[in-house]
Amino acid sequence: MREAVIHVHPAGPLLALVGNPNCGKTALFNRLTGSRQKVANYAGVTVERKEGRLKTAAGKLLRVLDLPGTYSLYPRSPDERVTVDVLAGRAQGEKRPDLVVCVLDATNLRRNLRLFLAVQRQGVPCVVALNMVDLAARRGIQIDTQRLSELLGVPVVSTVATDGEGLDELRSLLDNPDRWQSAGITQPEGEDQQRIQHILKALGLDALQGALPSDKVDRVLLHPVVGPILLAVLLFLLFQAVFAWAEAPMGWIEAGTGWLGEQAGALLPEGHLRSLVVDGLIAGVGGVLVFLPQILILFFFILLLEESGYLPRAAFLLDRLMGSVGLSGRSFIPLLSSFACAIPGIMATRSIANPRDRLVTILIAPLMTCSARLPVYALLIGAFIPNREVWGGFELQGLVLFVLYLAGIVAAMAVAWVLKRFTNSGRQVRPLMMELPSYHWPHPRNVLIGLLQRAEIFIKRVGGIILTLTLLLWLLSTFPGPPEGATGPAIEYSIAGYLGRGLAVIFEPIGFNWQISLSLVPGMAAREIAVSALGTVYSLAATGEDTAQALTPLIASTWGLPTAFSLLAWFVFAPQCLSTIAAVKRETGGIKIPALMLGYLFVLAYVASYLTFHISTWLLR
Ligand SMILES: Nc1nc2c(ncn2[C@@H]2O[C@H](COP(=O)(O)OP(=O)(O)OP(=O)(O)O)[C@@H](O)[C@H]2O)c(=O)[nH]1
Ligand SMILES: [Mg+2]
Repeated sequence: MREAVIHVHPAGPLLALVGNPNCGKTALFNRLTGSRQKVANYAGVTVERKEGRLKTAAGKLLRVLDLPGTYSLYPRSPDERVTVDVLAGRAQGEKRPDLVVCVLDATNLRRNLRLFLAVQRQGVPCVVALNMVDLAARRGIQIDTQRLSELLGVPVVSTVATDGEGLDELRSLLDNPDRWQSAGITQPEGEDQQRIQHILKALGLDALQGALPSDKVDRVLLHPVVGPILLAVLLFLLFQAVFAWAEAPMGWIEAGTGWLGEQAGALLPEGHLRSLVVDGLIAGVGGVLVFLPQILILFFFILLLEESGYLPRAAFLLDRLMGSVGLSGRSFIPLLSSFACAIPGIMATRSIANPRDRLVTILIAPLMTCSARLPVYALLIGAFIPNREVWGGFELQGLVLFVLYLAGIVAAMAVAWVLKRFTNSGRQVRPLMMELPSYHWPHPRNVLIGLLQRAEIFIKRVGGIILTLTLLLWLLSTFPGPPEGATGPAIEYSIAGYLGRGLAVIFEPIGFNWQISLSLVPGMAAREIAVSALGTVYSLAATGEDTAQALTPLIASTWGLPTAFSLLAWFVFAPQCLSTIAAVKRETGGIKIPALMLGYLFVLAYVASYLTFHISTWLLR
């Protein structure tokens, strides 16, 4: 694994946030530096160091590092190693921090203090941010910060990172180095247990806590029979919502782009400029933009799952199932993140301690249905699957989408099972040790920010790479112009036309025509581009007045059902994403694993599409 590049500032004080996983370091970091790093209610959200800048009360500038959470200074996984290396001053391109803000979760002082004592022994000046005091108070835990500060020998500030409480005090503390310069009271490692007991006793916190509200909820959600059923229902409803709720807003966007196309068509004189705007920009790029509502609905659900604290529970429920294919519940969160995008999913594998499990998880992550596949699926479903209800109220379209997601998951599990046979030597079965955070009501503000960020990412993609490649495709599809006396549409004589027909030789056996084959090429950069490429190609290929027609009815009338099914199968498996391959190369530090991934996914995609095409052709005879 290569380290992320960090700029070296030999001058200027460096502050590091250190603490157990899920104690609120990133929430604090975001507040202190004005950043928007990802915060969520499970352990292992932050997997690499992130840098920001902070202004103290007196206006001094400090560099701040947000670090992955760790339970001890004996790292077990790549993400924990990052934190331990920074603390020891071993991190590449980074000096040893001048000050550590040790973030302690006030609801779990006993465990959090272990790490604090270990950090203190490192001899770096240290202050304590006693975070989540709001949650602690709700559970009847009152901590005397003054007393805690005396017991630990370092300043203690109580904070609520989510609403900014205590941050002013923390900032002004940073202006008074004399208050934290001494390293505090340290003692040999073996005596931590007794010292923690002593501290808790002095604070009146040594009594065992009773059952928490979360435990009551878990009695249902983690029930061996009810739990998995609820999980399945939850995921099923998610896909229903993606279609049912998105219908209206998608209609508005479609109407908007359609209107725009008509206006532009009427205003601009016949010629290349009109074709560029109408066929390239509006038919191509507008065709992808229409899927924004569906993407946001999907992320709305993912954000709720992340923020509520349900995710590690789902990992726990699926541990047995994952065990049967040679993985553990540990792999669940990276795989679930891959539903958004395989790249953060692959990064999240850094929290997996076992190298063999980590590698297998990386190899199967691209089979999880990322959000870039959603436009492709939705386009084909919209065109070929009737919008009707089945079995009392379920929408058929949502059901098909659910099946497609399921196909990716089943394939991933099958691949993991096959890999188990080859990599068994590296496999150690350990019980799943995973922290179950207490449930939170998702903060509406956090969910809103998360959704806005997603919308921004998507729109930037549409305005950036999707726009660029669509325009490039328009160029290739327009030039050279048709020869004198040509009868077919101009695109058939263009570079793209020749390219498409050349590629069609490879893809004909799986039922793709030349337009589809062509759209797969720019689709390598980002899957959604396949949709905009089809929009542009079909729009250019249309002759006469029907150019402004939407893509959905167009492909519905020109492709057979087997072709549509085959293309769906292709997108379930094919490695249509160069950035994922690049991320795998970065994480595994070589080209062997990315090459293996590229190869096996292409073979799988081709075989699956071939079978789908021929079986459905035979069935629909
Ligand atoms: N109620 C309450 N929730 C908090 C507080 N601080 C953080 N949270 C929530 O706790 C969860 C974890 O916060 P993060 O900032 O992601 O935790 P982290 O320490 O960075 O976690 P890792 O990156 O996994 O090590 C999130 O759901 C936050 O919204 C707090 O003071 N009070
Ligand atoms: Mg974090």
